[in-house]
Amino acid sequence: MPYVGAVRSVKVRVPAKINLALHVGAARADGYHQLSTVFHAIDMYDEITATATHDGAINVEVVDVQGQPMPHVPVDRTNLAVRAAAVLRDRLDEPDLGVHLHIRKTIPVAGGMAGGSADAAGALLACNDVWRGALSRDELDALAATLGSDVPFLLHGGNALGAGRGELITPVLSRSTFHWVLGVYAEGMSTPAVYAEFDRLAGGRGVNTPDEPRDVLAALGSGDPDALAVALRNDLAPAALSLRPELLRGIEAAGPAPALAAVISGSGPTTVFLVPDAESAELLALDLRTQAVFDDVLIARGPVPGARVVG
Ligand SMILES: C[C@@](CO)(OP(=O)(O)O)[C@H](O)COP(=O)(O)OP(=O)(O)OC[C@H]1O[C@@H](n2ccc(N)nc2=O)[C@H](O)[C@@H]1O
Ligand SMILES: Nc1ncnc2c1ncn2[C@@H]1O[C@H](COP(=O)(O)OP(=O)(O)O)[C@@H](O)[C@H]1O
Repeated sequence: MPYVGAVRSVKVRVPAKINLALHVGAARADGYHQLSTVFHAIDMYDEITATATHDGAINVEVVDVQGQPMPHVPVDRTNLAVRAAAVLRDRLDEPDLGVHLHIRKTIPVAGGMAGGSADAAGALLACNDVWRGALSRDELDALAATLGSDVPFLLHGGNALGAGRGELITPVLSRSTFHWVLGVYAEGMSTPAVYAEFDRLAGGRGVNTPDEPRDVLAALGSGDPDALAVALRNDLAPAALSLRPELLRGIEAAGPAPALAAVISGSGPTTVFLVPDAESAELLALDLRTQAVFDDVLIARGPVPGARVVG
C-alpha cells in the first residue's frame, strides 16, 4: 500500500569515525581486504533531513556548514544517501515512495572519516522513519552492510571492533572520553586507490588474517590516553604516504607536546592527533593553525553515539 498522509520531515545526525586501529590483511577473492579495526565515533556530524514526497522521486541537495553548495559531492544516484534511500524503498517494496534529502555536511569529503557512509546511515534511519517503514535496527544493519563496509558502524557509533571487510561490528566499551585535534586537507583521497597501493607495497606478502588490536582494546578499557597513544596503528598509512608524501609534514607538525600521538585516519588524508585533555586540544589547534600545514584544524572528542533522530 502506498504511503498516504501529511508531509513529514525527519532530521538525523550522524557522527564521523576515526580508526584507532586498522589492521589490514590480504585482498580476498571478492576484492575486499580482511580487516581487524577499531572504529571510534567523534562529535563531528553530518545532518540529513528527509522530507517525504509522493512523486516516487529520490533527490538530494548537499550543502556545507555555511549553507553553500558542494559541487564535488555527487547529487545523482551515486550519492550514498540516495543509494541508501533506494535500497530501503526496494526492501519495503513500495516503489511509489519518494523523498527529498537535504544533507548539511561537516565531515570532510573523501577524508578517511566515512562522511559518505555517515550520510548513507543517516538516510536509512531518516527514510525508515519518514516512510514509516518500521524496519528494526537489525534489518537496517543488514541493509547498511550492502551499502558500504563502514555504514553499519555509523548506525551504532561509540567504539566497535570491525571484522570481515569492516561490516561485522562488536561494540567495545571505553572508560573515558578521548580528545582529538584533526588536521583536515581540502583535497581528499580515493579509498580504492589507497587499498590498491597497499597491495602494490605488500607485493603479495599480506597476511590472511589480521591480528586483533588487543593494545587498543585494552587502552579503551583502561581509559588511559597514554596507553592509547602507543597503541594507535594504521596499516594503510604507508600506502597513503606513498601516494601523498606531503602528508608526512602534517604528521610531524605537532612536535613532541602536547600531542601524545598522530595517526592518519582510515585511507586518509585526515591526520588525527590524540591529546590528553580539552585544554591541550585548544593549544595544539592554535599551534597547527599558525603553522598552516593543514587546510583546516578542528577539535573533537569521542566516543559518541551513532545515527540519531534529532527532530
Ligand atoms: C578505509 C576505511 C577504514 O574504515 O575507511 P575510509 O578511509 O574509506 O573512511 C574502510 O575500510 C573503507 O570502507 P568504505 O569506504 O565503506 O568502503 P566500501 O565502500 O565498502 O569499499 C570501497 C572500496 O574500498 C576497498 N575496500 C574497502 C573495504 C575493505 N575492507 N577492503 C577494501 O579493499 C575496495 O576497493 C572497495 O571497492
Ligand atoms: N553523501 C556523500 N558524501 C560524501 N561523498 C559522497 C557521498 N556520496 C557519494 N560520495 C562519494 O564518495 C567518495 C568518498 O567519500 P567519503 O565517504 O567522504 O570518504 P572516505 O571513504 O574517505 O571516508 C567521495 O569522493 C564522493 O565522490
